[in-house]
Amino acid sequence: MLELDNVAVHYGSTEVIDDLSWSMGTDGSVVTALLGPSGCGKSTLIRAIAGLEALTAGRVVFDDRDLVNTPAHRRDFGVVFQDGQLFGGRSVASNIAYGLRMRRWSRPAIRSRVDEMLDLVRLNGFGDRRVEELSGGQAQRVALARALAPRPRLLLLDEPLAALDRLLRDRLATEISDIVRATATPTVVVTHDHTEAALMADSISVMRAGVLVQTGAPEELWLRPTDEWTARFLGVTTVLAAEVTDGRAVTSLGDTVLDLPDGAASLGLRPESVRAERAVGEDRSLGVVAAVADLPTGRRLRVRTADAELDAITSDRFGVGDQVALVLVPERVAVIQGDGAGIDG
Ligand SMILES: Nc1ncnc2c1ncn2[C@@H]1O[C@H](COP(=O)(O)OP(=O)(O)OP(=O)(O)O)[C@@H](O)[C@H]1O
Repeated sequence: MLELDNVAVHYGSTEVIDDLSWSMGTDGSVVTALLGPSGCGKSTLIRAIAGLEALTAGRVVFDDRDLVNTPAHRRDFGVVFQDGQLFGGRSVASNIAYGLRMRRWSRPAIRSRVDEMLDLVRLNGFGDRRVEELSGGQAQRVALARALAPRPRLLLLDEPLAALDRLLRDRLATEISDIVRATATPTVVVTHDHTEAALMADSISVMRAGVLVQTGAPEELWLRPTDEWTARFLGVTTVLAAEVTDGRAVTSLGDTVLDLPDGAASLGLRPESVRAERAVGEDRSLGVVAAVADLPTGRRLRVRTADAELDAITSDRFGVGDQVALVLVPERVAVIQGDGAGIDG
């Protein structure tokens, strides 16, 4: 439904995006996240889709129509930015009505649509509030209501939650996802936050330096990253070489069952991929605890082994200097698709 063909965006001699092709919505997903580190060109790309940034080359196509000559306000796309960009000095209702007035909706139709939108974003009774009197989370819900009011064909969200605190961010991520699904509005959300991407999107595209490196369902991305850079960007802290024979992977941290073809493999470990247990017997991989952190999700250890340092989780009360046995948790081990092996911390 949305298709980018060989898109390039340059600022002067800086090539922010070069020859990027992407299609969205063809796999049936309603919400797609564009996930990448700061400065990789996510906002530039979303602005280019919105028509707010000129293409140096390529095409943006929506429902089989090239939008090159369609200005931003004629694309029927809704856009929400990080800071909402509400019109100051006006009421919530006036902000939500903005796009409807531009489209010359009748007064009664506007009134009824504004009420509907207030209901949708759970801000009933807030219509007469001035936008200066809203909390950050409320302001973003108003921005979402304003963007959705004219029934856009596509919703573009550029880091809509970045200015909010963590707790509110997670809650609002789920809420926004529910709202856009309730209205069946195809949505692209730009974020640099994995959790936010996973909470909101059915499909995630990872962007690196102006290039899309992988697109897939969240679980596929976490467990099958396309290369080592992507694995590390997605939270892998250690890369471990393995030799697989008949579904058994032999590594320096012991053997584990992995459904992989025979041969060399490169495993990506996050803290939860390795469990530290009491060291008994000599047949297991050993390490020494270098640091302990009690996180809300549980206890995390930094463990020094003979040839590396890695993170592990545990339910035991280990302290610094304790010897531990390390066990791989196969269902939490990522398999890196490209080449590259060896522990490199
Ligand atoms: N108007 C502009 N003129 C020149 N360079 C720009 C302009 N806008 C963005 N850039 C540069 O283009 C690159 C990509 O910026 P962009 O804002 O698209 O990245 P991003 O991935 O959205 O980053 P962030 O997550 O930090 O917002 C950056 O190096 C930035 O400095």
